[in-house]
Parts: sequence; C-alpha cells; structure tokens
Amino acid sequence: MATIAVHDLVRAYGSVRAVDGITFTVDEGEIFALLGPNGAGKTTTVEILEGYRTRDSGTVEVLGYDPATGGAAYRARIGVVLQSAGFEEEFTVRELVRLQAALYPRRHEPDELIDVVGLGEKRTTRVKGLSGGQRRRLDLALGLAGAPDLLFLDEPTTGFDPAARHHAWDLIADLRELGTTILLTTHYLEEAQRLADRVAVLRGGRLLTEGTPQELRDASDLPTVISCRIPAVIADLPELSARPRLRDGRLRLVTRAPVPDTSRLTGWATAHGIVLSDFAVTPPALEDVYLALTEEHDDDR
Ligand SMILES: Nc1ncnc2c1ncn2[C@@H]1O[C@H](COP(=O)(O)OP(=O)(O)OP(=O)(O)O)[C@@H](O)[C@H]1O
Repeated sequence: MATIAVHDLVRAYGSVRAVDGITFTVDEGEIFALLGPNGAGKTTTVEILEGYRTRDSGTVEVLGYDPATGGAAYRARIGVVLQSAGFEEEFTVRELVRLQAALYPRRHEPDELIDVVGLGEKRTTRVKGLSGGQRRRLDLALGLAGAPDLLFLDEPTTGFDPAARHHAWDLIADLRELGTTILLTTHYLEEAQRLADRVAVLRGGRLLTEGTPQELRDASDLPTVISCRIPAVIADLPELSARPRLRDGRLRLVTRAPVPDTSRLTGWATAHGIVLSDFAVTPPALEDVYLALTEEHDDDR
C-alpha cells in the first residue's frame, strides 16, 4: 500500500488554481521530491497532505488516513519541518526538543536526537543564540521528535553552509535507511538528485513529469558534454557526431552519441600519442532536465 496516494487533487484561491488536478503516489520508505518554480503549488499540496489546508476536490490518503479528518491520531504519525518555524527564543535547545517530544506517544530520546542533528554542543544554548543554520537543524530535530513514519521536509537546507548541507544530506539518507518515508520540497536540484528516489515537477498547479532522476534524464533527450585539454598543435581530429569547439587549449563536444565519440577521440589520441588530460564525459544533470522542462512550458504561455 502506498504511504501517500493523491488523486486528481484540486485547490483554488479565487480564480487561481494553485493545484489543478495532481495525481501521484509515494511508496513506503521512499524519498519523494516535489520540485517546481515559485508559485507552482508545492506548499499548497504539502499543506493539504499535512492536514493544514483544505482541498476543493480529489482524494488524498496518507498512512491510511484522510488528512482532512485524521485529527490527532494522524498528526502523531507525521513529522513536519517547515521553512521558518517561529521559536520561543528564551528556551534552550534541549528544553524545546523535550517539550516537542512530550507531545507524542512514540518519541526519540531528546538528547540522542540533538546529537543526531549535530547540535550536541548547543544543547544548553538558548534559541536566540543559534545561527540560522543551527536553527534549521533544530527544526529538523523538532520534526523528528515524535519518531514519525512520514516526514515532510520543506526546503530543509536553505541557508546552510556547504558542510552543513552535506551533513544534512547524510542525515536525511540515514532516515531513509531507518524506513522513514520523506516528502521533500526543494529548489536545490543537486539536493533532489542526491536524495530523492523519485521526483515530480510541478508548474502552474499541474504535474509536468514524475519519475526517478535517471528516468527523467533518459526521457529528456538532452546532450552529453565531452571535454578535455588538447595540445595547441593537433593532427586532424577524427570524425565525430558533432562539431567540437576548440578554445583556450580545450575541446568541448556537445553530443548525443557520447559512447562512439569517446571511443573515436581516445582511439585517435592513442594512435597519435596525444595525451587528453582532464578528460570528462558529463551527462545532463537533473538541473538541466528541470530547466529544459520548465522553460519549455514558459514558451507555451
Ligand atoms: N492563501 C493564499 N491565498 C491566495 N493565493 C494563494 C494562497 N496560497 C498560495 N496562493 C497562490 O497559489 C499558487 C501556488 O502557491 P504555493 O505557495 O503552493 O506555491 P509553491 O510552489 O510552494 O511556491 P514557492 O516555491 O514560492 O514556495 C500561487 O499562485 C500563490 O500565489
């Protein structure tokens, strides 16, 4: 049974159809990322799933509950990490995590949780003494306090420095290992590519596409880029599937036939005793696919 099943979900604000007939499922233990430009309908969708917003039509089932009527029993099973939770500034980290955990029948040990999110040294610090990134870690600890089966993570690493972001990614990946299902919204495509088992791209309240990052890349038909350093004086290049660009001692080839082109280039270099240093074959990233998809639909308007 799917942990989340959404069918033909609609929610309008006046004449704006913020969510305009969305259907998707999330399986148990999956990390599912909702992507899309500002105003795409991500927050509206997530808040309906959390039970904080009503829907106009469509069906929604989460952990076997309808979030609109699931009440306290439903909320005890989910964890929510919002973009900007307001904190009580005078409380310490430990006090807040303990208070939050006390709300749930099932809970993590607060001090362990504080260590897990990397706030061990800030245990007795008041919230007003935390940096922005440390507050986000506290958000995460609070979302996890009730040992949820399903965690909603809204832009979890916005404002993190690179080291903190990598730490958070490790932590989120660990949660998956423990079997927690995660619905993630993010504007960082690298984050989605690393963490998500499947992603959905929304735009204007509609679902443009959905699948694993690999499936989306395969379906995109975007080219691969081959690049390397190349000596200034070169013998005639082999026949390639496209015309390479040669500039500043580098070759750059945008190709839809990366394997034969790589083979021809390396075979040619070996035959001529040429060293192709810094050789890289770069397939399209999820970010390229996302930009191509959302820009294509910009043109449609
Ligand atoms: N309470 C509201 N009243 C009126 N319109 C709203 C309300 N909340 C959202 N909207 C509109 O619904 C659309 C979808 O908004 P939503 O916040 O769900 O998008 P989002 O994908 O989460 O965007 P972002 O990436 O900026 O957070 C937007 O056009 C927004 O202006």
